[in-house]
Amino acid sequence: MRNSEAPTHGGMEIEATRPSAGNGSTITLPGLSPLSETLWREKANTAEIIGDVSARLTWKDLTVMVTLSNGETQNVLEGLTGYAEPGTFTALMGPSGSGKSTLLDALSSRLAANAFLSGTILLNGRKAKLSFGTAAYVTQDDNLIGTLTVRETISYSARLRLPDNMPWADKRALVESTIVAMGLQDCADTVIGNWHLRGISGGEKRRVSIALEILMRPRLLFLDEPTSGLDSASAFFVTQTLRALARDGRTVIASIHQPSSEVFELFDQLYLLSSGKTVYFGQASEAYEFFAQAGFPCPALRNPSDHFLRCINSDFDKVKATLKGSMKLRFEGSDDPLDRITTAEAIRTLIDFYRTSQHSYAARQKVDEISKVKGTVLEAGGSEASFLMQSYTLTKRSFINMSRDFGYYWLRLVIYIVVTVCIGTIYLNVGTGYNSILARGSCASFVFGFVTFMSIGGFPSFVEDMKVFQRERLNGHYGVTSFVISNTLSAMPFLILITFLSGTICYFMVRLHPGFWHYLFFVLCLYASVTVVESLMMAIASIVPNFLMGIIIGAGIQVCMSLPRI
Ligand SMILES: Nc1ncnc2c1ncn2[C@@H]1O[C@H](COP(=O)(O)OP(=O)(O)OP(=O)(O)O)[C@@H](O)[C@H]1O
Repeated sequence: MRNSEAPTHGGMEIEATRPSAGNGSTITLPGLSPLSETLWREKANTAEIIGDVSARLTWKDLTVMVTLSNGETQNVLEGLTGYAEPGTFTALMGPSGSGKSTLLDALSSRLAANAFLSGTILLNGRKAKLSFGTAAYVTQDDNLIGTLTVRETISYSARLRLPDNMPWADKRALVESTIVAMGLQDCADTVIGNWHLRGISGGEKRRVSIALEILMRPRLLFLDEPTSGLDSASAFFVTQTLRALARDGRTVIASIHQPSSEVFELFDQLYLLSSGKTVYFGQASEAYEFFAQAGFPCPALRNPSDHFLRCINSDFDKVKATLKGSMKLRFEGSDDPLDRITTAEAIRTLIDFYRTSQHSYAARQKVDEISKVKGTVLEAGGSEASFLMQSYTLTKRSFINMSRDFGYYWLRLVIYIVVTVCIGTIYLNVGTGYNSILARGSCASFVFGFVTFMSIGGFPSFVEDMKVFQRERLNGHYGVTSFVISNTLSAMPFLILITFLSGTICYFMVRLHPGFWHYLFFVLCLYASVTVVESLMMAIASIVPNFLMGIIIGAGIQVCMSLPRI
């Protein structure tokens, strides 16, 4: 029996019932794939039924207020109430700026620092933080490592998160099935692409981002515009896959822009938003009738979702006014009620109609009913791999990325060699006597200063890495420690190569001082200085916004340049 079907007794809170497995064997729910069962059971660390780790999400009177830069406050969401149950696909729809992403951010505990939330969000009847792996979230931006192929991207993700003891053949089978599920077979061996590598298309990137999150079959999945940038066939395919995931006992909530009528038919629940207020929440199939009852029937031959969005997008008022003013639009008598009233009036009517409708009443009742059932909340992150496996996989992935990204170290290596050859030429054979001591000193400072501050060269690539880290960290793929360890280890060979090569060139051209130990000391100091500055810069970059970083580095360079003159 599913938890949601557990009977409620009066106003009392009840624990979700867990049917006993009798002799200790596992009871599984129909419809769950074997993989979901395995992963979920491992997460729950229990041999009991899988159903009690499925996700029932409710939100009640949810309001989000943001503080704007001028100190004023603005309500982005106002008093939203709704729910999402396992096995269902809930679509959030509304015009641009209506608050779809904010609702997803609020539900997944990822609101910006200037946003304040009030209301109640419950997962399985309990308050829970849904970031860091409790729920998976596919954001609007595709933050991927451009130098890896699609297959490599998904494979590394699998190694980072699947249990160490799962055979590699099984992991590979899961990777391949996810590639097929997202229709990525044709581009599986193509690189994602970055500033210097032409890679897969925007729509394919979108599908890779989704593939990375559905890989672990999360019990609760949020997607912000999963179909944006996709053609109608791909959008239908992706929505169909998400619906199939939902049917496997998962809870799927996605914001969708302008779905085609075929895509719309795949939605179970529809949440329509306009200016942060609920216009409709209920069965997607009943929205058509709701609009008709509210006085806005969908005209024949019009896509229902286009009609709903047409009714609740106040931008149409501005468009109409502009077109009327320029005489490009003449309004003749028509049956469409939207030609007689403004969209702002239509929105007000619909919001008021919904507030007093049976749909709103039923939603509130259902939220109260679900909230009373206390189920399991799994606080554990999204990864089941060990710390060692995560660090090893990240180091390997990072090393491959650095070696393939021309901008990370190779470009710097070329510049270092050119510059050290130039410096070497200026100070060529400067001698080892007392009279050349100043020249040798300034040559060494020149090389140290230049090579150290050229660490900034790898900064753009590092910023891209940070975006990937941010996404993976928030989805619980791994922790900060494994990221730091892997970045340090993977950068080491490159730093050794570039500092030893440029140091050696300079040392032997200038003939700074004879002797192996002196040479070793010189290049090791160069290596240490570059490593320290690079690590510091990366650490600062992780916590300080980019513009501040620019100021700090700019000021640092200025000070260093003026040092010889002081
Ligand atoms: N942290 C914030 N600070 C200031 N304004 C915000 C913040 N978060 C959201 N907003 C504002 O709230 C409104 C809703 O934004 P949101 O991104 O949720 O809309 P959306 O429906 O997802 O739009 P789109 O479909 O274009 O992505 C926008 O006007 C946005 O500028």
